[in-house]
Amino acid sequence: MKQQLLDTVSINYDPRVELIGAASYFHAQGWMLGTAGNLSAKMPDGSFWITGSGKSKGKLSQEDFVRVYPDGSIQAPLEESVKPSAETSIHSSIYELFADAQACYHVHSVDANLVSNFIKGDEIPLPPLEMIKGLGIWEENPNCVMPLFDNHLKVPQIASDIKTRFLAQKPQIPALLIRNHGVTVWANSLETARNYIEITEFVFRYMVAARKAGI
Ligand SMILES: CSCCC(=O)C(=O)COP(=O)(O)O
Ligand SMILES: [Zn+2]
Repeated sequence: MKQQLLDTVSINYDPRVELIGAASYFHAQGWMLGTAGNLSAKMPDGSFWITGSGKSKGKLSQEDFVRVYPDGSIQAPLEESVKPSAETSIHSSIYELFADAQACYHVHSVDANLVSNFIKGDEIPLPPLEMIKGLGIWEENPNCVMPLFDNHLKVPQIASDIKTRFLAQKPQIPALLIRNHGVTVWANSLETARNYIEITEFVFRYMVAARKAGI
């Protein structure tokens, strides 16, 4: 009986309403303006729902999502013309790399773009703020870095760079930054992914303000 109930819940699970809420909130913060960014959430069968490409992220509806299956096949609920996000390969790579990931969120902010130019290398040292605990690093004065990747017109190249680097060494934190583009986070729940976006954006805002203040 209990198992039946669990099966029913899992069959009826649909993360799209929560994804719409998150996108609308990120849009209001100025992190998903226009068509920028993409959000996805994994389903019990290993497929994931992801925002359709080119959709206005401040006014999504359930028909603006596409379901992507592990074999690469896709299903758009109503409109055949809805295509999965152009950055789907990044989400697929994240789900392949991190078995526990249930959600992957990507947004564009002014601060993230500024911070991505603070350093020429492939990782950004993060300031030892209390907020870093929110990314799972429970250390005093944490010596934490965020992986930084070059942006490419061909998104599968970014996805391949992420896979190559993270297969060699897993990142300290569940977040990465693409230069002149934006941050991507992943988490074991949609709520946690939303928190990670808020925390990383707080850290970027702090870093921009600190540089301006000469700290
Ligand atoms: C103005 S957004 C440019 C493409 C991008 O970086 C993005 O995050 C949105 O692409 P999508 O295909 O997911 O709409
Ligand atoms: Zn993007």
